[in-house]
Amino acid sequence: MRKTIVAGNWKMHKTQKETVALLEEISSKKPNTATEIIVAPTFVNLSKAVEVTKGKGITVAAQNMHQAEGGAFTGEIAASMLTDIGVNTVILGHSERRAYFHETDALLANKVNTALKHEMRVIFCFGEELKDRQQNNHFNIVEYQLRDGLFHLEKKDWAHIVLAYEPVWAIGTGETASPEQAQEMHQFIRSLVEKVYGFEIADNLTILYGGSVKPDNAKEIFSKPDVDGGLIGGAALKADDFLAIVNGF
Ligand SMILES: O=C(CO)COP(=O)(O)O
Repeated sequence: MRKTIVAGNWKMHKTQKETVALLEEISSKKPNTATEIIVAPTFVNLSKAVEVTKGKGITVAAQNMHQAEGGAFTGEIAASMLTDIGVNTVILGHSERRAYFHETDALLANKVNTALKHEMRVIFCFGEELKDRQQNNHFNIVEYQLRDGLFHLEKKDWAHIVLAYEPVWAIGTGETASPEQAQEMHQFIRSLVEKVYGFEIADNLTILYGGSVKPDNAKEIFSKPDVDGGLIGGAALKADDFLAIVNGF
């Protein structure tokens, strides 16, 4: 059975006080579920988040990290700094990082390598822009992103990879991919991985959907056979909404 995950990407939201309050509310209302719950607060609140969620069945992830082991990279965070405070999962390749911070597939391949070297789990994000879909180029774009970001990996590495398909046009726009569009792309993604790495790895791979997932559409999206959970932005900032999405399984 594939692992199901609902992850909240908090982006640049929540002070430390707000982080603690939200995590306490999520912990206290959290259902007993086989679905893994992940939260990704900002860097400055990660230590606190690890402390507050200890023993509560909530995984804390980082939203980004640098590819180098360390050095003169002002303002950046290394993998060893994350694992040192108990953060062993990292989101890489989010479309906001790609768009605003010019992260390329080649750079992301490096970041993935560094994360894996530190035995971290990677939630690797990718997805097409609106113009790609309008030009019917979305399958190609996704294929290139996966090929250039991940297909250099060895078979054993895939145990530490979670994919997150996030069509850029659906992020923060209120417009979500239809469950059929999500399923169509997720199936395509799984078939690509199968072609390169074989059935077992593809079949075991958790593929999340992200982009305007809300309590009222989560259930239908998650009901699709190749959608194994969600990466949630806006709706992850309120405990009740986030947990309603978790209950979508
Ligand atoms: O970017 C996202 C999660 O990483 C999705 O954001 P929204 O859920 O706000 O559309």
